[in-house]
Amino acid sequence: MSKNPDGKQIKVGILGATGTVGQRFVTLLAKHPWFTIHVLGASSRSAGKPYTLAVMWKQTTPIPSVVRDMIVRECHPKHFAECAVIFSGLDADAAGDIESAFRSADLAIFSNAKNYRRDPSVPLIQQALQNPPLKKGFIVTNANCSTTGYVIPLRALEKAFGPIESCLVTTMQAISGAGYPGVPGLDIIDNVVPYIGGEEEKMEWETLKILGGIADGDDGVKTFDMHARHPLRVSASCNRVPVIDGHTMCVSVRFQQKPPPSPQQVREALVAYTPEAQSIGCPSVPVHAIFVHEEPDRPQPRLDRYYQDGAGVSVGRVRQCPVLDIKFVVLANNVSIGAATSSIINAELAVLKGVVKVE
Ligand SMILES: NC(=O)C1=CN([C@@H]2O[C@H](COP(=O)(O)OP(=O)(O)OC[C@H]3O[C@@H](n4cnc5c(N)ncnc54)[C@H](OP(=O)(O)O)[C@@H]3O)[C@@H](O)[C@H]2O)C=CC1
Ligand SMILES: N[C@@H](CC(=O)OP(=O)(O)O)C(=O)O
Repeated sequence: MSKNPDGKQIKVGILGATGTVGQRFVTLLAKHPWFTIHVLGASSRSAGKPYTLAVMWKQTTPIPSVVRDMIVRECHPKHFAECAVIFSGLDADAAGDIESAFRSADLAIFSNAKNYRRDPSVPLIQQALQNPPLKKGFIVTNANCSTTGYVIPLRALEKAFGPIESCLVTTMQAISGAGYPGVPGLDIIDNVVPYIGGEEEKMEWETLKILGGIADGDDGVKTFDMHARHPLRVSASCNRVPVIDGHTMCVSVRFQQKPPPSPQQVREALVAYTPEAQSIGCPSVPVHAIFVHEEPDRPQPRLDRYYQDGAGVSVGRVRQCPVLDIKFVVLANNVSIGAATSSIINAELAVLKGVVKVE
């Protein structure tokens, strides 16, 4: 078992613990080396019930014994006061007010909900690395699950070859992305739905906020700038497909560097990529963040969505693009690296950087 900097177990709470992302949090945190699940929160429909009765458990492993009899609480800060870290898998309709109340109560929230992603005081995924000037109560958000999945290889490519100038991305997104019960069977079986409300816009601006970095404000306070000075322009097309878990994305990129890297150089850069969070010792970051397939028909969601327990991403079909420079296919587990795992990595970073104080 790895030790956090203080060698103590860290009490954590989960908001939205009964949902699709909440269940993944429960599964991952029940076996986490530093974090101990202390409180579970959900809506008034679930509050007051033991977790086993409140949840419609949809994971392939049993409900962990540590939470089975835990009584689910209302999402009120008073129930979470002893938690050093609070993870949120709240429905976006509820997350705005609840997460704001938790932040005001000086609690540290690591959220999957979209509500605060545009807030310049809120970092998105790896921006949490960069010594954010966070107050005691703060929110760190994940990006959208599709954004996170394809930003990982984009980040690896920028690290190796400098800025990417243009990117076209077409997604084939799993049904679980819409939560439970999600898209009705009659709409999705034998079908593809070429529209997911708000998704394309999120992919287009979140990518810039993540890769664009941190801006210096007039008053010297650093902000996480969604209009960051990054040359990249993204065009996203998002589709829902009859897959349970795992978002597949076809990506084409143009580099600023001329001549651009060859497909073989791109493959090597993706394989060699070590995320910063891994080098500083976050236990949930996989040893190999990106797996590059050589077979022409991979990655596939059914075969590859559990690569590194869902924390890694799979890339395949790296080849020349006759319109931009290089194209490839990415597969990311939307519920793991696209949601719960990313939040957990953000919280691990915050602990290692001393942003979260362990009492
Ligand atoms: N599914 C995915 O792949 C991804 C989801 N996200 C985001 O993560 C969040 C959770 O998504 P997901 O798990 O799919 O959603 P679900 O619908 O499966 O779960 C929603 C959770 O929110 C709780 N909740 C709903 N209303 C309230 C309320 N008024 N007060 C307190 N709790 C409430 C529910 O509790 P109860 O059971 O009691 O109703 C449940 O625990 C969303 O914001 C989503 O956009 C982000 C990335 C990927
Ligand atoms: N909309 C995503 C999941 C999601 O909830 O995204 P966001 O947190 O950006 O609203 C999907 O359907 O797969």
